[in-house]
Parts: sequence; structure tokens; C-alpha cells
Amino acid sequence: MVAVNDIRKVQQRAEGPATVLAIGTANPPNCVDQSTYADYYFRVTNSEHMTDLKKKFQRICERTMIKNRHMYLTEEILKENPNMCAYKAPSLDAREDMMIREVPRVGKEAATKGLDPCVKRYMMYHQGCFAGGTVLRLAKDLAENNKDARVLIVCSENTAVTFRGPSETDMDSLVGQALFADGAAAIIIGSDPVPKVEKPIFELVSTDQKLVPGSHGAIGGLLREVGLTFYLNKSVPDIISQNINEALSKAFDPLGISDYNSIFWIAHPGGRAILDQVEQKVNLKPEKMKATRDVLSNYGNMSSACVFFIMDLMRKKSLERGLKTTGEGLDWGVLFGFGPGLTIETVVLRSVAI
Ligand SMILES: CC(=O)CC(=O)SCCNC(=O)CCNC(=O)[C@H](O)C(C)(C)COP(=O)(O)OP(=O)(O)OC[C@H]1O[C@@H](n2cnc3c(N)ncnc32)[C@H](O)[C@@H]1OP(=O)(O)O
Repeated sequence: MVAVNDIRKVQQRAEGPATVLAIGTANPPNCVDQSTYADYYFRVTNSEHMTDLKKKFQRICERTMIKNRHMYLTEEILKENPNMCAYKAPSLDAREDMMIREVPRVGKEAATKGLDPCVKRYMMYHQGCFAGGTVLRLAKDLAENNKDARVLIVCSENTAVTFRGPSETDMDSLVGQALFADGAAAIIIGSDPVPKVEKPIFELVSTDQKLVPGSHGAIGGLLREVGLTFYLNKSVPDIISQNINEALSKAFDPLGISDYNSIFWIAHPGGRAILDQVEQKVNLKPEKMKATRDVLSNYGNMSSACVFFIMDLMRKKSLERGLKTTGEGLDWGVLFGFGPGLTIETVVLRSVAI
């Protein structure tokens, strides 16, 4: 008789850790220039009369350190959908129609191929920006517990659901209009790579999630007839940075690592101030956040997709610079997702020799 444990070990479970086997990214073609975005945003939302608010928005845009963002929404689309340009007007149907079309389209572009109908799918909506870490955590469990499984993750983010005109009394919304952007990433995760066929890029060593006590209300979103409304408290950079050392020591103490400049960094770039404060709290050298800041600057906050753009940039730059591993020449690294809850997702990565 075959023992259940043998079936689990021999037939069902993978031997090695889950690895990232491929990464692809895509953005909609419409690219907005952050230096002129305030003019565009106040014109397209018929808000030119709010001159002080426009100046404030211009200041916020400048402080984001974002240069470019991609957005599906063009001026023509917004003109056809005037309710999306109001601060709050019923528009959920129009927004959802765009999302139903665009989210899978850009996601498919990132994944490049269609999928067999027998592929087992799982859809996750309205997760928030920490989801890049969440999906890695779930994919690791799936890949390690299902021998030969290959997990395709597609994170596709679109601001058609959050774009809205300005309001004098809602600064959270205004800050979000200066930060959020569209983008998609597709990643394949699997254990026990097939020799000479598959080449791992990073190994997923461990994962963790923490709901920060007392942070309720700091970041959140509510789906309304007017689209997805959100709040972003000014304390977000403080809360994240105050909890970062605990997350790091929980993840790296077991590995005997306490110098966080000795690892590579992939942090969700929620906003410039979050990166600044984390950097300060951990005494990070400026080059540690270079890949993260480059993605923020060139693409904005694409929510869950950001960490994969950073991962992709890092492995490409490491190759270009002739470094010995995919993680800037270093062995160990960390990936952080931050988002509503306030939730911190931590993933410990191990790079691969180039
Ligand atoms: C959606 C998800 O699930 C996950 C996410 O990623 S959520 C997004 C998380 N990101 C954030 O919370 C943003 C973090 N903040 C930042 O990066 C920066 O504050 C920023 C780039 C927005 C502005 O940079 P800064 O260095 O703070 O600039 P600063 O000059 O102090 O502020 C500019 C103006 O914005 C206002 N402001 C900044 N943050 C604000 C906030 N969260 N709410 C309201 N107003 C804000 C300031 O009061 C200031 O107004 P005045 O010019 O009238 O004084």
C-alpha cells in the first residue's frame, strides 16, 4: 500500500524553493509628462478656476520625483466621459467597462501568450499596492506544494477607476492624482527548473505579511458609484518607516543578516516620502533604492505591478553592468509591498548567478 506521506512527498510536492522563471512588463502607449500634468489635469477636468489648488497640485507633482506616467485615459476618452472628470459623479459603469477591456488587454501584452482554458485561474480584485508581495506569497505556496506547477501571475493596474477632478476639501484624492499610473507585469513562478530549458532569475526564500497595529484608516479605498475613492493619511511614510526594522529583522535574523546595506532592495514606491523615510530609518546607502526610484520616476505608482518592474530592471542592469548575480551582484534581497490595512508584505529573495 502507498502511504499518504509518500504520495505527498514523491508525487505532489516540489523539491526546491519556488523561483521566478520569467518577467514581462507592459504599459498603455499614452504617456503623461509630470512637469506639465497640472496644466493638463486642471484643463481636462474644467477646474482652471481653482487657481490656488492648481498651484498646490503643481507643488505636489514636483515633489513626487516622478517624470513620466502611462495612462490609458486620454483627453479624448475623458471628453467622451465628462462624469469621470467631475470630483464625484456617477461613473462606475463607464469605469468598469474600461477596466473589463483594458486590464486583461495590458495584462495579456505583459504575458504575451493566451492561456489554455484548462489552466486553473484565480482572480483577485481591489487588493491595493501591497499585492505584488501577496501574489508572490501565494505563488510560492502553489509552486512548492504542486510538483511541476508553473504559476503565471498577471498584475494589471489601471487608473480609469480612480481618476477624478480636484476638490478643495479632498487632499488625499489630489495627492493620488499626482502619483498613480497604469502598468502590467506578468511573472512565471515554478520550483525545480527544467535543466537547459528554464533559467531562474530569483529564488523566493520566505514570505511574511503584517497588518500594522493601530494603522486602520491610514490607506484605504471604497468602491462607490463615483468610482474607487481612496484616502491616504499624511502619516503613511511615518507608519511604514517605523515598522520597517521589525519586518527586516523578522525576515533576516534567521539568516544571520543584520546589515541591510548588504542586501538588494525592491520596495513598493508608494510615494517619494515613503522611500526617503525608509532609507533614513534603516541607514540605507542611496544606491540601495536606485532601481526602486528609477521605476517611480519613469512610471509612477503602478500599485501592485511596481515591484515587478523593479525586479525586471534590477536583473537587466545587473547583467548590463557585468555583475555576478541578478541582484546587483549580491546574494540576498528583500521585496516589500505596502498598502491598505496598513499592510506590509515582506519577501526574502535570493539572487541567481548570471
Ligand atoms: C494604493 C495602495 O494600495 C498603496 C499605495 O501606494 S498608496 C500611496 C502611498 N503614498 C503616499 O501615501 C504618499 C506619500 N507621500 C509622499 O510621497 C509625499 O508626501 C508627496 C510626494 C505626496 C509630497 O511630497 P512632500 O515632500 O511631502 O512635499 P510637501 O511640500 O511637504 O507637500 C506638498 C503639499 O502636499 C500636501 N500633502 C502631502 N502629503 C499629503 C497627504 N498624504 N494628504 C494630504 N496632503 C498632503 C502637503 O500638505 C503640501 O501642501 P502645501 O504645499 O500646501 O503645504
